[in-house]
Amino acid sequence: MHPDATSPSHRIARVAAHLNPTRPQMEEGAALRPAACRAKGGAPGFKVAVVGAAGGIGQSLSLLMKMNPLVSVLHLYDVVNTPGVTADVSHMDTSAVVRGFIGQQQLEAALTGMDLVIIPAGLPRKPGMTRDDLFNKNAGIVRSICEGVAKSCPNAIVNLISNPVNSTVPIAAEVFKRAGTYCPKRLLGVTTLDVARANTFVAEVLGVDPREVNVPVVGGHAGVTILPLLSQVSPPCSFTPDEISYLTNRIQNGGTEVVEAKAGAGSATLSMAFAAAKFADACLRGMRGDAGIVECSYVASEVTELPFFASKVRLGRGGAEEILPLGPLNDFESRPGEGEEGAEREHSEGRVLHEQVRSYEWIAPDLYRYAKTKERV
Ligand SMILES: NC(=O)C1=CN([C@@H]2O[C@H](COP(=O)(O)OP(=O)(O)OC[C@H]3O[C@@H](n4cnc5c(N)ncnc54)[C@H](O)[C@@H]3O)[C@@H](O)[C@H]2O)C=CC1
Ligand SMILES: O=C([O-])CC(=O)C(=O)O
Repeated sequence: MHPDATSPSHRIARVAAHLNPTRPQMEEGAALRPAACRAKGGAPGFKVAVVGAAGGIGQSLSLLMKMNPLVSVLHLYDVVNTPGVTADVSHMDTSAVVRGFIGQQQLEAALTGMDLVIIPAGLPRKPGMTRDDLFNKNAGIVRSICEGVAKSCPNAIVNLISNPVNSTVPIAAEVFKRAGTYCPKRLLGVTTLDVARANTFVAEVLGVDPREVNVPVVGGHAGVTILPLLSQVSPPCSFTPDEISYLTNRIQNGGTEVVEAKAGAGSATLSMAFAAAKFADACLRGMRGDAGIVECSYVASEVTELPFFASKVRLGRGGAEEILPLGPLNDFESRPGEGEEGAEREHSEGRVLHEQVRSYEWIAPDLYRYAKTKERV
């Protein structure tokens, strides 16, 4: 340690290094020192980056991650407005040290050394749009961020929120494959909001506390591709056909319900930040080595013929350590191609595949040609 390291002037200089979040790359070493000092005394904590931190989801998510005791260093990156968000969040008296980064030239500094990268960057929907309508713009954003992850923190676990999740996750996978850093366990599409909605709406029907309810939601993250497994609700319960129809429809269209209520001012941000923080916390607990952490996530999968599928996964030190089987499905949930509901299911799987294929067309023409031969829509 420098002989004057604990002198008042040195301490003031060290604090001042935090106060200009727009120039973190100039002060990286000095500014990260306090986090390292704290880590010596207690639990080491994880380094987490929020990419898209100045957005509707990003700001609330940054606040919630600053409150997470498992986080020792929190990097906030966006292409606009990060200095203000960083200054604001950094005044919370919780232990995580916050640093802000702005613009493409600071992406590398923002990502270097990160253990977990959470990505809510990209355009949100307006009324009348589908998530797929965001593809052209958000695919490019996700690609450039993932190129940064591959370069600066290739071993980080990635929580991808940007829509359309059914396509952005396959795109991220292709970027990582090209960079030679792809590990399917470390790439997780965030579908926790579907589960949060399912728990909330089911709890309303049952008249119980939503915290006591757990509904697995599988498939994808868009309209009919979102499939709540109402036959597997915990604690066990049963529903009338009308309740199943109401719940399935409301869960599948929860995002649109918010988009319409916001009337042009964006899509779900607060509930999404809550859901993303919950999922990130589960990932961090898994990374710490806690046993029995199971969450639904959209991941590379072999549970169906689709290359990516949302289902329950066991989270561990390396990310999605195990993809759990779908479990027993009832007729409504499993019947492919039989009757109206089965046709809907068939349509739903086709939609996920269609969106995935579209992402291959964009980024991996060889894989696109192969996937086209399997597409059923
Ligand atoms: N997975 C899910 O369940 C959900 C996903 N979403 C999606 O999350 C995304 C973000 O939504 P909001 O926060 O409401 O949007 P927003 O527009 O409020 O914020 C997006 C932020 O991303 C930033 N950004 C744009 N390009 C960037 C880049 N290259 N690098 C870093 N940051 C960049 C913008 O500057 C902005 O601050 C949307 O695509 C939305 O559809 C929203 C709700 C639920
Ligand atoms: O609906 C949207 O566009 C945002 C989203 O993914 C959700 O709220 O589930």
